Amino acid sequence: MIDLTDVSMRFKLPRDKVNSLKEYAVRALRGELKFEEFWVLDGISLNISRGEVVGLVGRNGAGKSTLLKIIAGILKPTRGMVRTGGTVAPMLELGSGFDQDLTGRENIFLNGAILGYSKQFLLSKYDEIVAFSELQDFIHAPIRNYSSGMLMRLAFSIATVVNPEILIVDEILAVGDAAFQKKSRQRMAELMSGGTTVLFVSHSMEQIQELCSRVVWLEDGKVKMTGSAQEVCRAYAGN
Ligand SMILES: Nc1ncnc2c1ncn2[C@@H]1O[C@H](COP(=O)(O)OP(=O)(O)OP(=O)(O)O)[C@@H](O)[C@H]1O
Repeated sequence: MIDLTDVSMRFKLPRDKVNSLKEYAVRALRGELKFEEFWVLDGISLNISRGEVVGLVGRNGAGKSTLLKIIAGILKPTRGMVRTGGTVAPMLELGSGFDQDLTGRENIFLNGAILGYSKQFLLSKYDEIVAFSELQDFIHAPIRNYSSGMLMRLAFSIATVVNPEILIVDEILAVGDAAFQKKSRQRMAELMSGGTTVLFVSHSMEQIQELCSRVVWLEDGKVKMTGSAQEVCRAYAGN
C-alpha cells in the first residue's frame, strides 16, 4: 500500500544572510550564494500494508513531517522511490490547502479538489462534512475569522468524511477541544476498522499505544527502530 525504497531528502539552506529578494537574485545570478546542504532523511525503506496503523515517533527535527510530506506527494525526495496504492488524504500543516479569503463552504470545495475529489462527489458529501465539523453557523464566513481549532475541525472533516484509502496525519489529534478530540479519535477508529491505512506522527506515547499496530522511530533521518507500539515506545521513552 505504501512502499518506500531508500528515500532520502536533502535540504539546502543559504549560509549567508540575504536582506532582500533583489539581493538574493543578484547574488544568485553572480553565483555568490553559498548553501549549506543537509540530509534530513537518509535511506528510509519502509513497507506499510493495507489497513495498518503506523505511528512515527522521534525528536523534534528528526524528519517525521518531511517523510509524511513525501508520502503525501507534497515533496519529491532527492533520492529513492515512493509508491502508494490508493487515494491519499493528507492532514498536514494546519490549514494548508485552505484559502483565508474564502468561506468555509468554498474551502470545502477547494480543499476537496486539491485532494482529488470531483465537485459532484463533494456536493453529495457536503452536508455530512459540515455536520461533522459542527461549523454550520460559520460555514458562510471567511475562514480568516476561524480559530485554529475550528480550522482543524474543518480540515479533519473534509479529510475523513470521504473515506480515504490512506490517511496521513501530522499531530492533528492534539488540536481542538476535548469533545472534538474524542469525536475525531472515534472517527479514526472507524476508519481504521474499515481498512483505511493510517500513518501518523505523534509526540504522545499514550496516543501511539492506543492507536498503532506498528511504530517507526526516526532518528537523524534514519529508521532507528521499528516494531510493536509497546516495544518501540518503551525503547524510545527510555532513550
Ligand atoms: N523546506 C525546508 N527547507 C529547509 N529545511 C527544512 C525544510 N523543511 C524542514 N526542514 C528541516 O528539516 C529538519 C526536519 O524537519 P521535520 O519538520 O521533518 O522534523 P520533525 O521530525 O517533523 O520535527 P517536529 O517533531 O519538530 O515536528 C529540520 O531541521 C527542519 O528545520
